Amino acid sequence: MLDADGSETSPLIHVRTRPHGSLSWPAARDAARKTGAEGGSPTAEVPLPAALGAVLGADLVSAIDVPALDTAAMDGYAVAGKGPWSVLGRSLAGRGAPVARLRRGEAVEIATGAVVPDGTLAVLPYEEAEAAGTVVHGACAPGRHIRRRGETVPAGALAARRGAPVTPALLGLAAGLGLDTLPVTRPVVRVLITGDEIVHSGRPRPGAVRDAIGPVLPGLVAWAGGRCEEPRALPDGRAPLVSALAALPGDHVAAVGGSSSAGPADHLRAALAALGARIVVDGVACRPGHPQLLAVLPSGAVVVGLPGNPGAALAAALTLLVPVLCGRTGRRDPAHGGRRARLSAMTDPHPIDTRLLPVRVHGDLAVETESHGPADLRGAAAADALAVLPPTTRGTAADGTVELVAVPT
Ligand SMILES: Nc1nc2c(c(=O)[nH]1)N[C@H]1C(S)=C(S)[C@@H](COP(=O)(O)OP(=O)(O)OC[C@H]3O[C@@H](n4cnc5c(N)ncnc54)[C@H](O)[C@@H]3O)O[C@H]1N2
Ligand code: MOO
Repeated sequence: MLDADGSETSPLIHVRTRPHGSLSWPAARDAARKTGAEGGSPTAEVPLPAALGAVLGADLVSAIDVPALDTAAMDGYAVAGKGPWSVLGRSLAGRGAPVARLRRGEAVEIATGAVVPDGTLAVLPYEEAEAAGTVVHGACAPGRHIRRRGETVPAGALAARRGAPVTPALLGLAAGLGLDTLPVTRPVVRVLITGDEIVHSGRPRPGAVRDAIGPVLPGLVAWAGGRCEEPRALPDGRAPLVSALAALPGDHVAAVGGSSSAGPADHLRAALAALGARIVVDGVACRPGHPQLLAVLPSGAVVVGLPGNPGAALAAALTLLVPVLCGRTGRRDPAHGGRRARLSAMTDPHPIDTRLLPVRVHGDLAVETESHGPADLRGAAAADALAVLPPTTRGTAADGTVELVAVPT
């Protein structure tokens, strides 16, 4: 049953489904990226292997020509003038050539990557050459199979942009440009897990709950180009949250697990108010995850409030935390790539909230995984995306597709 402003009511007691001034799900996601982009993320030069998974903190401009000189692109013969050619010797990559210059009718046997002698017309691959003793025959067009100086990357060229994820291929590119280090940024996430009932190892005794949010975050944050600190456990109460958040460096992001809602032990909003934080997102019209929030402390540090139910925390981390991190570094968002699929079965939309459904994607078909509510991670553990089902069917495209939020697998 819905009341005038769209909140659900029960016949016995009036319960607002959204306790806070919720933003729509797409607006919250966009606000998170924008908020992240307002703050900087420090850039440091780090050795290539250590840069993997971080984000390029500055444009990468090549200081050198690659290749540095004209080189052979095929194994065969570097030839000068018309054939037949007499072969003067062998030129291997990294070793000296038998001659610095070829004259017409001369050739050297050459390996891919070796510098071609001056005067080379073309490289004739073995498979197109006919060799008889020290004489070789064949036909080739001028310039064929020669990789010219700077052809791959000329000096001064933009090789990769700030914000590029540092992938294995980017490390190879950097090494090819003669670099031993890269300027990278990797925003730091301080994980604060609240709740007197939460334990961090072993089987929980009756009444206790094992932390299931802390273990989700390092992989999720690394996927977005950031780094998680070891989770810190906080007891319930406003004071522990106030002191933990007050100690947050201005370039850090805090992910707070729990305390996001309206219960007697939910102190995040009060702690943020005490610290003079600017609240950017105060609840999101989505299920699960509606109590999530986003705030900026006077220091510039960003705080993301993740609802205590672990399935809701994952949805919130994908909605707010990942976009904040990507905004900070200018990285493309790995969760929100705009991919779409058709849902394999009819699922009712929520009347006022966006539903985020764990799905497994097969081609253009998204099949819902079995999920048992916001506290359950089974559905998400079997999923590779969350299907975004907007309230009513307005966000479903004419072709019946819905947006997908990727989940790291
Ligand atoms: N009156 C209302 N009550 C609740 C609302 C609401 O709108 N009005 N929203 C519900 C929803 S939805 C969620 S989600 C939770 C959010 O709760 P909090 O973020 O305040 O978190 P807690 O109250 O501390 O815990 C809720 C639940 O989650 C368990 N939890 C907490 N942290 C963890 C963790 N790290 N790992 C595993 N499980 C955790 C906790 O034991 C509770 O069961 O509020 C609803 N209530
Ligand atoms: O929506 Mo709560 O955020 O469902 O568990």
